[in-house]
Amino acid sequence: MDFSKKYDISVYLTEEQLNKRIAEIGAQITEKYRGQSVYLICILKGSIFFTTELAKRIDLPMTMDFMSVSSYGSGTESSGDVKIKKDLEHSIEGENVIIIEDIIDSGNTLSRLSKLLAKRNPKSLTICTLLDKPERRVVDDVNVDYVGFVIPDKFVVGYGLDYDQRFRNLPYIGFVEGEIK
Ligand SMILES: O=P(O)(O)OC[C@H]1O[C@H](OP(=O)(O)OP(=O)(O)O)[C@H](O)[C@@H]1O
Ligand SMILES: Nc1nc2[nH]cnc2c(=O)[nH]1
Ligand SMILES: [Mg+2]
Repeated sequence: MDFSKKYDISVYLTEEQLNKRIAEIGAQITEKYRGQSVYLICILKGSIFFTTELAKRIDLPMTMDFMSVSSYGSGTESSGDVKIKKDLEHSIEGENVIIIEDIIDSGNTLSRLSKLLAKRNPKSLTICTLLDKPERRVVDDVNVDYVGFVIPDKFVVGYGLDYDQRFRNLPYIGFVEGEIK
C-alpha cells in the first residue's frame, strides 16, 4: 500500500442513494421472512458496511456471522471449493441463511461458497448483493435474490470495496479515474 499516492475518485452512488436502497431491501427481507428468523452471513471484508447497514433495516430475530474465504484459481479446481480463512461460529442447519456480498463480479466466490453452505442443510439459502456486474459473469449457477444496483463493468471502490486495501471507508461508491500526478 502506498498511501502517498493520490487518486481521482468520482462519485457514482451517494451515501443517500445507497442507504435508501438498502432500507428498501431490508423492508423486502422483513416482509418475506415475517414470523421467522434469519441468519446473515457477512463475507469479509468487502461486505461489512453493507451488512451492518442492512441488518439495521431488517426487523426480524437475527443471527449475524462472518466468513472469510479466498477462491482457488478458476478453471483448474474441478472440486469447486473455496479456501475458508475464517468459518462460521454456529451451525446453519435449519436456518434461513442470507449470504451478504458487496459485489458479484465473475461469480466464482458465490458459486463455490453457496455449494459449500448448501451441504450444511440450511432451511433456505439466499444471496443478497449490494452491487452486481452481470457483464463480468463467468459462471451460470449463481442465482441472486436481492440486488442493490446493477452496475457497468468498471472498477468501483468505497462502502467496503477496496483498491489494494484502500478506500473501504469511503461513505459512497466511486470509480477510480486514475492517479493524480
Ligand atoms: O464474483 P467474484 O469475481 O468472485 O468477485 C467478488 C468477490 O471479490 C471481492 O472480494 P475479495 O476476494 O477481493 O476480498 P475482500 O472482500 O476482502 O476485498 C468482493 O468483495 C467479492 O467477495
Ligand atoms: N473494489 C472492487 N473489488 C472488486 N471485486 C470484483 N469487482 C470489484 C470492483 O469493481 N471493485
Ligand atoms: Mg469480498
